[in-house]
Amino acid sequence: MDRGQPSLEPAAAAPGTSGRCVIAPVRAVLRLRRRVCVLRKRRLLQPGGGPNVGTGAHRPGCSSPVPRADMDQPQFFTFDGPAELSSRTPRKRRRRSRLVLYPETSRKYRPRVEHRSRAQRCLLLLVAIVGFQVLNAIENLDDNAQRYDLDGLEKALQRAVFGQPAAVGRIVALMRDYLATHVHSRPLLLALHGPSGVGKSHVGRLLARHFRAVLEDGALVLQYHARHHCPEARAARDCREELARRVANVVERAEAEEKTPLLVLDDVELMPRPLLDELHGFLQPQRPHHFHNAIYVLLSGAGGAEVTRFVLQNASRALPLRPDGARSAQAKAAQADEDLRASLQALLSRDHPLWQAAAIVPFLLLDKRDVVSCFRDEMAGEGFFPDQARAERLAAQLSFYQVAGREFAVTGCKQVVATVNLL
Ligand SMILES: Nc1ncnc2c1ncn2[C@@H]1O[C@H](COP(=O)(O)OP(=O)(O)OP(=O)(O)O)[C@@H](O)[C@H]1O
Repeated sequence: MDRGQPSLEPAAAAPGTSGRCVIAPVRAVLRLRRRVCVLRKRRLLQPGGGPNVGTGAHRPGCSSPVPRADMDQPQFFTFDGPAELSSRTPRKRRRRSRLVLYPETSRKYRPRVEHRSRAQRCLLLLVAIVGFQVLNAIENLDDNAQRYDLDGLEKALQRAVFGQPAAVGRIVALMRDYLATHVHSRPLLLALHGPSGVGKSHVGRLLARHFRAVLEDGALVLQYHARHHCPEARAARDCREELARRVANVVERAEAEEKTPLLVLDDVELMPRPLLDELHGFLQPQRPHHFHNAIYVLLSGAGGAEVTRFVLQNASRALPLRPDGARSAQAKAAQADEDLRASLQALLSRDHPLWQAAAIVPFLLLDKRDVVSCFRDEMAGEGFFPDQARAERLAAQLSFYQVAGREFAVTGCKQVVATVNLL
């Protein structure tokens, strides 16, 4: 018996009316079922009943196998006849709506592409190019200054030069500014002025040594001593031609090597006027551009008397100050320093217009403590033990200006070398 077919025996055997009430509908269902099976068989046996006739699986409840074509038919019972079933067209799938529901607050359309004008694009490009150039220039500035190792120069000067912190600071600051770039419209002209023995030539030598080392070419540093290269016996015109030739050689060579040369001219106060004229000519804008890229350091005793007077008049300001008054005293000292530079420039410019274009750096008088340092330094250099007491005893032999409880050496450290040589 089929598993889906309910068994009649228990129901028929049931005693009483309740048994009869159940049997009647069951029999009706069975009859209907048989009838459906017969109808199906008939439909399948009809000619053209489908290409898969006889290949179908066995249907539960029917004794004969169901053709495979029948598997495409609905799997539940309907009262549709075979003709209706075959004519039924497959239902079309309804397409889902693609409408997107946006929240109320948001925009329901794509933003319109703004039309940019050509001028706007060109402007943006220009800004980008300018920005790039500025960045590049800043980088190049650093590169150019680094080549000259100005930090190293500053340390070397601070270590070797006593009692001139303001002058050293100003020299390095001016060089740092100038050497920040390689392209210039005029040379840098440093004018170191002060009384005898305060370290002008000493600084000139240190600068020359430093530049020889960093430029890696001794020919790019010129040291010219007026006393030696143009003694009184020589004609000033010859000296001028020789100076012009030497300077031209140095600046041309520096241009070829893309470096900034250093030209140190000592004893400028002894130079004949034609030489000062020639130096002035080097600064003129109509000169070829390789003359514009150079550092001139002029060392001169001219204005030494003014510097001495200034130091002695302001000696009390340099005394140790109370902490609360330190700032105002510094400001006053800076102002006094600027006044000294201005008065020196005015004084020197009366002699020659060359000094108008110069950055004046005053070298002040050295006090006794600085002179003692000079002695100790010189003693160490000559192989003596730099004994403080001995250095003080040697310094005491020199002449000093005595002002406001302080002592300033009349000839600075000029006699130190000679004195140590006698030891
Ligand atoms: N401020 C200083 N610090 C260290 N040493 C110094 C200083 N001043 C002078 N000296 C020493 O004294 C020597 C003479 O000084 P320097 O030749 O520099 O003087 P100057 O200012 O050029 O004077 P002049 O104008 O007379 O030539 C130097 O060789 C140096 O050894």
